[in-house]
Amino acid sequence: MQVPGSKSITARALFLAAAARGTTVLRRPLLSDDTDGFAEGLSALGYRVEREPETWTIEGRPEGPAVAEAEVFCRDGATTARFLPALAAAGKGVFRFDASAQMRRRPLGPLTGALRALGVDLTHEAQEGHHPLTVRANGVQGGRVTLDSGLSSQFLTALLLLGPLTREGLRITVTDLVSAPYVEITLAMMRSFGVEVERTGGTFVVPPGPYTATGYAVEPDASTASYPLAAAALTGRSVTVPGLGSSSLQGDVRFAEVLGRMGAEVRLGADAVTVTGTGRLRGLTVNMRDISDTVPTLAAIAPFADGPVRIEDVYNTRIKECDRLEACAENLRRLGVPVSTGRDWIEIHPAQPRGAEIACHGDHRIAMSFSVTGLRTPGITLDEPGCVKKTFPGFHQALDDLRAAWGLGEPHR
Ligand SMILES: O=C(O)C1=C[C@@H](OP(=O)(O)O)[C@@H](O)[C@H](O)C1
Ligand SMILES: C=C(OP(=O)(O)O)C(=O)O
Repeated sequence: MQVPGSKSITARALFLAAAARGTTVLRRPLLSDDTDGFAEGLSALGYRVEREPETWTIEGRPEGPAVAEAEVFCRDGATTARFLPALAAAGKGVFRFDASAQMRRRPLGPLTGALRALGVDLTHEAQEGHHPLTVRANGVQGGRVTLDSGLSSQFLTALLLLGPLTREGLRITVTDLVSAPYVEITLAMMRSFGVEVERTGGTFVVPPGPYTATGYAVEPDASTASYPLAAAALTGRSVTVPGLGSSSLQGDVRFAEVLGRMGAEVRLGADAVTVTGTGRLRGLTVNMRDISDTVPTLAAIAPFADGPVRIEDVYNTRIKECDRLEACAENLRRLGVPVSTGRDWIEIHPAQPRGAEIACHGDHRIAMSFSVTGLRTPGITLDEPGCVKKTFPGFHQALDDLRAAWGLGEPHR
C-alpha cells in the first residue's frame, strides 16, 4: 500500500528550502492540512512556493522573509507553529503568529525562552509560552543557549534549523530530550542542505550557514504507515509499504518491530516494510518515548492481544492534538475494554471490544487508530471523521480499499 509523504520531512524541507541559497525542488511532498498550513505560512512571509501535486518548488531567501510585516496562522500544526517563528526571527520585520484553539493550548515556552535568551524580541499575547505571539525580528547574532526539550523535540529542531541563519552559529546545550529520532531527521536533512552539525553528548554546535538548495524526495510517512501495518497484524493479512525500510530517516518505522514482538511476521528490507499477521498477538510492555505518535495505534489494537499491553514513558502524548493517554482510555472504555493510565503510561487488558462512537477530540491519530479497531469490531463510528485531514486526507478511502481487498465487509461511519 502506498502511504503519503512524511509530514516531518515535508515541514523541514520547506524550512530548509526557504532558508537556502537557490531554488529547491521537493518531490512527493505530503499534501495535507499541516503541510498546506506550513506552505501558506511561508507564502505569508513572502517566500515563493509553487505547488504542483507531485512537485513543490521553493525559492530560497537566506536573508529571511520578503515582507516587513506578516500574520501567520499555523492551524493545528505544531511543526508550523514552532519552526516558523524561528525562521522569522532570523529576518527583519514584525511577524505575528497565531494558531487553532487546539494548538494554542500546546506549549512552546522553552523554545520562545531560548529565542529571547538569544536576544530575539518576542512577546506572547495572552498566555506566556503559547500562541499567539509576535516576533520583532532583527536577525540573530547567535552564541550559546541552553534548552529543555523534554516536552517536545520540536523546540530543539527549531533552534537547530535556525542555527545556520545566525551570524555566529549556535552552541545548544540540551538538558532533556524526548522524541529523539526526530532530531536525527533534522540533522540528516540539514546535512542534505549543506550544513553539518557537530554533536558531543547533549551539546550541538551549529555553524553559520549558508544552506544550499537541492532536489529533495520525501519518504512516505512512517507514523501513517502504522495504521495499515497494525491492520495487517490485527486481521491476519499482509501489507507492504514501499519506500520505507531500514534506511528510512524516521524513527517510527520501528513500530513494525513492536508488531513483531507481539507475534506478527515483519520484514524490514532496505526500501520496504512488510507486516503479516499470524493470527496471534501477544501482550507486552513497551517503552515508546522515541516513537510516541504510534501510541494510539498500538492502544487501538491492544485489546486483541492475549495479555496486557503496557505502554510506558510517553508523558508527552498528553500534550499533542489532545491528551492522547486519556483519549485512548476514554475510547477503549466506550468499547468495553478494561484500561488504566498513570502520568506517563497506559495499560490495556484483553477484551472483545463492542461497537461505540469514538470521541476523536479533533485528533487525526485517534480517528485513524480506532478505525483500525473497527476492522474487527462491528459498529465503530467516529464523531469527527474529517480530522484525519491533518496528515492523511485520503485515509478513509484507503482503509475502505484494504477492507474490500481483504473481504472484511462494509465500513461503519
Ligand atoms: O519534529 C517533528 O516533525 C515531530 C516531532 C514529534 O513531536 P514531539 O517532539 O513534540 O514529541 C512528533 O510527535 C510530531 O508528530 C512531529
Ligand atoms: C503530534 C503530532 O503532530 P504535531 O506535533 O506536528 O502537530 C502528530 O502528528 O501526531
